[in-house]
Amino acid sequence: MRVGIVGATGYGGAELLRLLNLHPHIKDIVLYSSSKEGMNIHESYPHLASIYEQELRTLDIGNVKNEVDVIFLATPPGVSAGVSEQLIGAGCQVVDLSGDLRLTDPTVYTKWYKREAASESVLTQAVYGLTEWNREKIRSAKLVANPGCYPTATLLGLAPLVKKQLIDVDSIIIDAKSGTSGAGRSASMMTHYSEMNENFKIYQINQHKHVPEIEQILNGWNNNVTTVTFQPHLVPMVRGIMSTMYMKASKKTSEQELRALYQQVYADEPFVRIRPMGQFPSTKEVYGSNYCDIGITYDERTERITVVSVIDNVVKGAAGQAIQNFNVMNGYEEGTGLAIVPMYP
Ligand SMILES: NC(=O)C1=CN([C@@H]2O[C@H](COP(=O)(O)OP(=O)(O)OC[C@H]3O[C@@H](n4cnc5c(N)ncnc54)[C@H](OP(=O)(O)O)[C@@H]3O)[C@@H](O)[C@H]2O)C=CC1
Ligand SMILES: CC(=O)N[C@@H](CCC(=O)OP(=O)(O)O)C(=O)O
Repeated sequence: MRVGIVGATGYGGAELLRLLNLHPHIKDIVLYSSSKEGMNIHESYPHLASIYEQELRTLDIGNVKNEVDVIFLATPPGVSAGVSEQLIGAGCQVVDLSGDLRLTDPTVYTKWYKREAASESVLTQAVYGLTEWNREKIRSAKLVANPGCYPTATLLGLAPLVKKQLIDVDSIIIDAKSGTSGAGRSASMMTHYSEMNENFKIYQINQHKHVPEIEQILNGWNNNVTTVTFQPHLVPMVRGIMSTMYMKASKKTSEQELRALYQQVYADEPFVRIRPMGQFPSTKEVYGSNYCDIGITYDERTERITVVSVIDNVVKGAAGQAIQNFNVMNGYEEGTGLAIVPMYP
């Protein structure tokens, strides 16, 4: 299989390259860049020297099918909305890491992303790529909208409770924290060292573009869920997301009962691990891997459930999940190329 990475000089693109390097069914990887055509990838990323010394090319849609079978779009919002239709038309499979194709309602996209949405015909072809919960549709998809990093951690953590209707649907609060690599490689006032070191920030309060994505999927699972409170924070670390979710139980329950449910629901999932009684995951425990680790508890005093879900934002939250979806789309074993032990310490 020949694959292309568009936006190869960004963090998502570089992570795709790191992971695809381990994939046994990949023959060629073509790297596309909109700004550094002709430059070698190791000039941008010296850690790739002698592993990938390859020139960056301009994406030429007229010629793309002669070069690759599958395209990963690791580009900012706005790009895939413009090129996905042509790429599929050229006969390529597409996995889009951006948020362009995740929201089914274009007016919702325009409201939260403050830009024009992709055409209806592209949106209707896009299949949401939360692999664990949408595998059947992904199998026959030509175009996959890879979920956002916060939604991945959050939705995997909430799915069993929402699907089994075990919570008061108006009470969901999602308190999420991310490392700075989630903001991409470009320098910004928000993330540079002096701003982030020894600091802890909340941002985009009540306005983050992952709010409608989380609500859309939860509503599809249980149409009584309409709104959630989601607040993202930046933590002075590079990789990792922790999503801590609080909600009222709809009836009295226990930690044992909830944990048994999660263990049963995720029993056959290779990348979701449920922590044993009294234990909760930390971001380091999934660092560099495609795992999502989940801990759950119930407070009898407040009748609230707390779920803690962690992922590596660049792997399970982006490139790893994209490859998981690529495997499903092509009938490969789902974990192919993703058997990575988290890096610890
Ligand atoms: N970082 C993360 O943890 C996650 C990121 N994502 C999403 O994945 C996508 C990529 O993110 P990330 O790699 O972090 O971002 P980066 O900013 O690190 O990289 C994006 C790359 O896209 C390319 N690019 C920029 N503008 C354009 C354009 N107008 N047309 C074509 N290509 C362009 C650039 O590469 P070049 O100049 O070489 O073309 C750039 O390096 C984004 O949509 C992001 O929201 C999703 C989940 C997690
Ligand atoms: C720390 C940080 O800035 N994180 C990014 C999330 C990255 C992501 O998943 O964005 P997409 O939905 O565009 O793919 C943010 O909050 O916008």
